[in-house]
Order: sequence, then structure tokens, then C-alpha cells
Amino acid sequence: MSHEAPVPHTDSTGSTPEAPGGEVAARAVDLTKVYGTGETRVVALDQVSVAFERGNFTAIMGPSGSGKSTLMHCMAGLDSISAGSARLGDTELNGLSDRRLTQLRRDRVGFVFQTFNLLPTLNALENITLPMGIAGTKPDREWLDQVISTVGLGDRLRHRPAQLSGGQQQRVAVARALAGRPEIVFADEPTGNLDSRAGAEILGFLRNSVRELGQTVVMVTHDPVAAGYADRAVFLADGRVVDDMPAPTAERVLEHMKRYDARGHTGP
Ligand SMILES: Nc1ncnc2c1ncn2[C@@H]1O[C@H](COP(=O)(O)OP(=O)(O)OP(=O)(O)O)[C@@H](O)[C@H]1O
Repeated sequence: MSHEAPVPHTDSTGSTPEAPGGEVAARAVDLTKVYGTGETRVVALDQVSVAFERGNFTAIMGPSGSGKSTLMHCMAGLDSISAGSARLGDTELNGLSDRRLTQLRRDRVGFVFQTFNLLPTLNALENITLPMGIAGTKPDREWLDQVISTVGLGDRLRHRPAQLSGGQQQRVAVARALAGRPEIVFADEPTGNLDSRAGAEILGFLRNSVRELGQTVVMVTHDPVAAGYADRAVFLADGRVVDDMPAPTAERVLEHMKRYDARGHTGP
């Protein structure tokens, strides 16, 4: 196997109450994000501390406006941080220049978006390998084959996005996110534009990428069924972490959401 693809770092920041297991892939400590000033000031994240364990599949849940996407964007280096710390491996993101953040996203993070975000003029395989082309790294053939077979794209690699169903396009996006063997994959409502069957397939692939390929996945979702595929569900409300559920099932997540809504977000 070639060693040109980025290999996950092996720093051992250890187990903490915020990451109930082994090594930590990404960690927020007292992470605060404020948008705007004066009357338009919004505290989107209010001293959030959470750690995402390596080789784990975490769902971030919470009502609309609770800060899910903001947390993901700050942890992925897509948005700046107002106060506190966000670390990817042992790299502190707070204070990194735009250039370093761009490099970090390119080399160490995989992304899956609700809207697939594929380039229409490229075929599936070209879309999958494009980020590596930009980064100047050569695909690790064995890993790439494994990823492509995991997401079941073998006979569709020469098709362009318009010739693929939504579910197939999202499979390409998942393969693209995994192709560079990133330290962490962030998925923002990855099944939001799919019917339940295609959604289940994508969630199965994300879960397999964790179980079989050892990847680390953090997924923002509104959907209790989607959260049921994860190893852990972290619940946000009003910019704070309000609950942390190991081994979530769709039923328990739904029950939690009902209970929490019934309390009107007033805390435990
Ligand atoms: N660029 C921005 N400028 C100003 N306020 C913002 C910005 N982005 C998010 N916010 C505000 O921050 C808060 C958290 O937003 P965020 O998008 O993180 O929530 P969310 O939980 O992902 O919501 P949804 O489920 O609706 O996507 C909201 O009050 C939102 O209005």
C-alpha cells in the first residue's frame, strides 16, 4: 500500500468525560461563536465542550437554530471562532490563517453536504479523485478501490452526476469525502435530499466507513432515524450541549426530542 495518502494522526489526547472512549479526533473546549454585533448579535455557540472520538460515528442533533451547523463549521475550519478552542488532532484552529485553514480542510477533513456538491462536467471517478488532484496527492489505489466498493459505485464510475440518481450522487460525494483518508468526515444533513431508501443506503455507507474502514464521522441531522445509525448522539439547544446519548436508537432519540420540546428548552 502506498503511504502518500494522509494517514490519521495518532496523538493520544486520551479519554475524557466529553469523549467516552479512546483517542480524540477533534475537540472543542468552551467554544463560543458570536455572529454580528449590537442588536444583531447572536450567540450561536455558548462555551461548548465536546470531543469526537476516533473511529466513532457521532450524530449532532437539536432544534433549528440550536447551533449544529455552526459547531460543524467551526470544528471543520470553515468558520472562525470567537472564543475558546477547537482542535483537529493536536492542531488548534483558533487563530489559524485562512491559508492554513484551507490547507487543513483540503488535507485532513472530508465533507458531505446535503446538496451533494459534485462538479457536473466531471464523471463520478473524476469527482471522487478531484480533491486529491488539487492537493497534489496521488490516490492510494487499494484504499480507493475499497472505498468505491464500500459505496457500491463500481459500474457507475464513468457516469456524470446528471446521469445518476440523487442517492448515487450522494454515494459519489461520500466516496469523495473518504478518498483522501481524512482524519475526520463532517456530514451536514447528508440524507436531507434523499428518499428514505437512498437515505438508508448512505447512512449504511457512513456507518460502514466507521466500522470497516476505521474512519471518524460527525453528522449533523434533524432525523432520529439517521441518528439511529450513529454510535452516539450529542444534543444541542440554544448553542449549548444539553445531552449526550450513547448507542442511540431512532425511538430513544425521538423520545428525547419530545421530552425536550415539552420542557420548552428550559434545561434539565
Ligand atoms: N452567518 C450568520 N450570521 C448571523 N447569524 C447566524 C449565521 N449563521 C448562523 N447564525 C445564527 O446562529 C444560530 C445557530 O445557527 P445554526 O445554523 O448553527 O443552527 P442549526 O442548528 O444548524 O439550524 P438548522 O437546523 O435550522 O440548520 C441561529 O440563531 C442562526 O440564525
